[in-house]
Formats: sequence, C-alpha cells, structure tokens
Amino acid sequence: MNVQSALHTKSLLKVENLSTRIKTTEGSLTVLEDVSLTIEKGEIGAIVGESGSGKSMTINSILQLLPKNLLENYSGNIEVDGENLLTIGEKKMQEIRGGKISLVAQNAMTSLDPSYRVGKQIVEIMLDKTNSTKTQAKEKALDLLEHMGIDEPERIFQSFPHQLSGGLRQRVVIAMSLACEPDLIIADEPTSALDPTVQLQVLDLFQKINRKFGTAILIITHDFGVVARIAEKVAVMYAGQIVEKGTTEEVIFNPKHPYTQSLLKCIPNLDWIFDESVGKKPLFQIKGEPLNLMHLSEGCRFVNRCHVANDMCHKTKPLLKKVKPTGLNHSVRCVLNEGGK
Ligand SMILES: Nc1ncnc2c1ncn2[C@@H]1O[C@H](COP(=O)(O)OP(=O)(O)OP(=O)(O)O)[C@@H](O)[C@H]1O
Repeated sequence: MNVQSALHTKSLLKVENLSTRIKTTEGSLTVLEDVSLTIEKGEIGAIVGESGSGKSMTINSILQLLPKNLLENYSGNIEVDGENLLTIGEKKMQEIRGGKISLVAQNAMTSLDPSYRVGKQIVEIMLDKTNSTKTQAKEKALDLLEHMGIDEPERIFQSFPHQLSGGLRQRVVIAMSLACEPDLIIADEPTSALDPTVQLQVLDLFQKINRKFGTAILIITHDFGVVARIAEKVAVMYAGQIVEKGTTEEVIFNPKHPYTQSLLKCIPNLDWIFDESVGKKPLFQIKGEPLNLMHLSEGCRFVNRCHVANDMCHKTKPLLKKVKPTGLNHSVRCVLNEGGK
C-alpha cells in the first residue's frame, strides 16, 4: 500500500469524542465523556478498567444497545467503515450487529438458547447472515467448531448447551460469533467466568481466530494480564473517561497515569511462592472507592485515590494528551504528565 492510499484508509471502528448520557431517578448522568478509540482491520485492542469504569457503556453505545428508557443522548461519532452509526437508524444497525460486528458476552449461557442444539443455533445464524444453503451451513458450522479446538465437532454440534462445560460453551459462542463472518468481534469479559487454565485457552483461541480469519477483536476486561497476553493496544478507562491509551507495550512498560500504574500493581505476583526471601506481600489495592459520577468535582476524576495528586489536580480538568508531542499514540489524561517526561 502506498502512502497516499494508506492516508485514505478508513479505520474499521472509529469512536470520536463519544459522550453518553443516561436517565436516572436522580436526573441525567454522563456515563461516558470524550471517549475516542480506533480499531483497524485485523487488529486486537483492549479496554481495561475496574468495575463501573464505563467499559460496558462503551460497547453498549457502540452497538446502540442502550434501551430507550435509559438513554438520554449520545454525542460525538461512532463510525464503522466510515459509516456513522449514530445516524443510520435501527434497521441498518441490526445489519451491523451480527453482521460486520458480533458480540461475545461474558456469560455464554446468555447467548445460547437452552432449548436448541448448539449446531442448529450456529446454522441459523449462517442461513440468516450469509448466502449458504443448509448443507453448506452445516459443513461450515462443523468446520468452525473444529477451528475452535473442539475434538468431536459432530457430537458437540448435536449437544444442548447444558450438556457442555463452561469452556466448551464459550468456544461454541465464539464459533457463533464467527458464523456471520464479522470484521470485528467485541468480546465483553469473555474469560472471567472461566477457570484460569480454560481462560488461557480461550484467549489463545481469539488470537488464532485473528490470525486465521483476519478478524479484528476488541476485548473488554478488568484484567491487565488478559491485555498483556492478547492485545496490541489498550485504552485504560476510569470513571467514564479514557485516562491512558497506547500500544500495550508502551502502556505496560511505561505507564503514565497513576491509575494505570496502580492497576498494574494489582496483578498478583507469585514470586513469594518460589522465593522465600521476597516474603509474603499482601495484594496491592487501590485505596478508596470508584467515583460516583453524580458528584463530580472540577479537577481530575482520580484525584481522591491518587498517590501523587497535588493542588493543581483538584482544580484542573485534565485532557487526554500525547505523552510525547512528536511520539506515536501514547496518550494520558493527567496534568502531571502533560508534555511527557
Ligand atoms: N442503569 C444504570 N443507571 C444508573 N447508572 C448506571 C446504569 N448502568 C450503568 N450505570 C453507571 O455507569 C457507569 C459505567 O458503568 P459500566 O457498566 O459501563 O461499567 P463497567 O466498567 O462495565 O463495569 P463492570 O465491569 O462492573 O461491568 C457506572 O458508574 C455505573 O454505575
């Protein structure tokens, strides 16, 4: 690709300055503010943050899944292949969901119908979303199950969801998400309901899918371990805002935001099991509670939990700025890091 055509290449998913307001009994609440991120074709990205940081709101906004009685309004832009999802209307949106983008939910059981054999559920999607005949759809479904690392695809095809283990069910759901041949899979905490060993297998499966089919993946997680294993780039969310983003390497090895630094310290370290001289250290915890979005102050949203905050942080609203003005895409929302160090 020459430079000229590269400049004109549209991102697969481009979210720009997205703010989402919802209606609550206490009045309207801005649950997302100024969220910008992109996923390119064939890329694996991640959004990481603790509970309540706005991860689910971000995907529900992208996929326009917030119910009418909850949503007050969106502002900003959400583009898929250059098409603005905020203006295309529900009919076209339905084609995008389960078409160009498919969603893998945290709990596989919420995506599977308990009363139908899993094979039939995969075939139904193929018949609905692709030009396959019934015979082709069955063949493709068995093929997909095999690609999911399932040893006996025919037996699993004939099984009901309750007859499968949690790990197998999640593989089936991932196969279902591929049935419509999407460009992007959004995976919402896809491994958090699974045993640690199965978690690793499922993450490796996403990587395999990405390499084999070129499918882009946006993974939502509270776990930096997941980010480190699979994602090329990451956005760290806190209290409805992206507070840091960049390549996974930049963010993990050179975290700039005190929240990112604290999240990284929360990853369990098992050194003490192998090295007695290290001693048993308690797990690191970020002090304080996540912010109540109803009661925002004028400064940084992380200020009351921050280990380096000063007076300026209480008074100045930080903007997301490049760590190094001339650098690539590492950005941070912290007045103490503006302009880079
Ligand atoms: N129906 C609702 N009414 C009021 N506030 C809500 C509602 N749903 C979400 N919120 C608020 O929106 C913010 C973002 O929530 P969101 O569910 O996106 O967080 P999350 O990062 O996905 O958390 P989790 O990992 O627990 O799912 C939180 O402050 C949450 O309290």
